[in-house]
Amino acid sequence: MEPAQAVVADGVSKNFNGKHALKGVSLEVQRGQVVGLLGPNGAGKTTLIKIVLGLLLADTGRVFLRTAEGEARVAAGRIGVVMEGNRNFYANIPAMTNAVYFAATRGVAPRMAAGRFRRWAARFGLDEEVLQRPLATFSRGMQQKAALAISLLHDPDFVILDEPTLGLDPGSRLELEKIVRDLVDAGKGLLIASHDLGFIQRTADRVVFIREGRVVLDDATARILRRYEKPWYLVRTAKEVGDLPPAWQGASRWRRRDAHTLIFTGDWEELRRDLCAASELEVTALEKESASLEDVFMEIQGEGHDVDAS
Ligand SMILES: Nc1ncnc2c1ncn2[C@@H]1O[C@H](COP(=O)(O)OP(=O)(O)OP(=O)(O)O)[C@@H](O)[C@H]1O
Repeated sequence: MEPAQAVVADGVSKNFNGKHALKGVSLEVQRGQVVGLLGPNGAGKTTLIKIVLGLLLADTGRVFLRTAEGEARVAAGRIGVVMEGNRNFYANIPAMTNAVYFAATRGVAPRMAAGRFRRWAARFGLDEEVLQRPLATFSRGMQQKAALAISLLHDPDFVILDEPTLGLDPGSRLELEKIVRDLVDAGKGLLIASHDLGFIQRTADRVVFIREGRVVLDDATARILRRYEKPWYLVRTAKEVGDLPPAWQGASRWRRRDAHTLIFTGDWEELRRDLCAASELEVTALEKESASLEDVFMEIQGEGHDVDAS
């Protein structure tokens, strides 16, 4: 098999009962790269993943592998996947039995599957002795690691993770971040669909944001953060946003975070004169914050029109 350089979705559309779930979505995941797939509930992320995996057929558009020679069909063996939740294994049988079984469905012989499973499991911090235990006895973090190790047994070029941090505690999430880096070092390309914006900000080289079945933003993470970087003044106030003057109530001007309101302006004088004086706000702390993907997400959500899919 020729080595694949990228998995590509090109103009993919999908209708369910007359409702458009995807409307001409294109994206590319290169080997050695992590692409974060973001979007609100119902945006079409899982539908796109299923189409890339060949579990659903696109109405129009196509998915293919880019190779040095041109293009190749996406064969099941080229992509590994960990779907959301516990759908990735049989919980009541041992981890090792799951591994050998799922590897066999991908044409990998039992001895080779067992060896690869032990190696990936060890790399992810799962002890040899737990591999003989049913997956139902594993913690959520251990289950995710086992599912990830199982998804790698046929040595895919690309790995798709759907909501991989769901239910993980902060320690396990941090471990998963390291594993993602490990997979990139091993030359894999990763597509990660998630609502965990911090995780995506820390792991993804590129972010594709879809909304209502369309790509509204597709760019390098660092460039997106730079583009959206604005000075934030942190105003500690008990007042609600509704107490601010109308001109300051637009969704792009503030964020509520815990008991604070983050005010969005580069102009301290404007903040002091128009906001603080007018609404008798006392500024007790002043900080500048750089943009986060959460800010970008909220801004795109609030815009209601296409942002940029360049
Ligand atoms: N099998 C199906 N039959 C009918 N409609 C479907 C089916 N699968 C998805 N949809 C619809 O397609 C749209 C996109 O759903 P999808 O699950 O892909 O979104 P998502 O971005 O993964 O959402 P979430 O973040 O909630 O997981 C939704 O309106 C959903 O109701």
